[in-house]
Amino acid sequence: MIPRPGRAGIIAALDTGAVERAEAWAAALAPHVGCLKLGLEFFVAHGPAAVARIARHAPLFLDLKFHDIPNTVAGAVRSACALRPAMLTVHASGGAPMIEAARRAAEAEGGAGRPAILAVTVLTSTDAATLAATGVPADPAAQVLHLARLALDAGADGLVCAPPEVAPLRAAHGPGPLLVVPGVRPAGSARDDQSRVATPAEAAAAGASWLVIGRPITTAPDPAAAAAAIAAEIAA
Ligand SMILES: O=C(O)c1cc(=O)[nH]c(=O)n1[C@@H]1O[C@H](COP(=O)(O)O)[C@@H](O)[C@H]1O
Repeated sequence: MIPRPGRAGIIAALDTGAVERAEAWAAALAPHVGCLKLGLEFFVAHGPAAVARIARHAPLFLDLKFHDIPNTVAGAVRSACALRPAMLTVHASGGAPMIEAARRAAEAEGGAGRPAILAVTVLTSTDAATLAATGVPADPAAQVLHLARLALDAGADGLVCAPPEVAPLRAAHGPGPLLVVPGVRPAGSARDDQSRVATPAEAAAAGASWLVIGRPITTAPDPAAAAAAIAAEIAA
């Protein structure tokens, strides 16, 4: 399971369908970040063997956002444990039985080195209007707090949330849960499709355990320099 840094660590999101590009990013970024994240685009294109190749460079966050009946999610977690990821994601909206099944499968299959089960609360791309249109009569912050309580009570090791929810979650749950936080944008950088955002320094100061950062690093002219600059910002 991923070590908890004394202050916020950086997870570089390697969002590409190209193995060579992912490998080049992994080699360049590994000295500057604590973890590398591979998600749906890479996994669907290249599968577990290619994930294992990239994971040689640094601890792996395998972000497949499992959301299915408990039995199916348990099987997916068992299969994922073969890659020895440090972290896995499930959707909190899958409910407590699904999260409990994921935690049990990780413990049974992963043993002492099991992956941390992270529950995705409300996607950082989701604004209030988008959430309301799905039929959830709450603002994103309230729904994040609701799903956080459900997920942690069901055995999740941590949560994926947006920067504005970090301080309220720390106030509600203390320093224990891993808070893994995308929607991080250095000052002046484009939001892209993220809707609930903050700078690296703001997210770290609020109490994030890990900052998940993709395009601000991977689309930079020099991704390693971009990662180093963010690392310096949160270390200050
Ligand atoms: O689980 C995630 O990592 C995740 C959850 C979430 O709510 N929002 C979110 O952006 N992510 C991921 O975090 C990364 C953010 O990438 P950038 O927007 O390029 O920094 C992507 O790989 C997303 O899949």
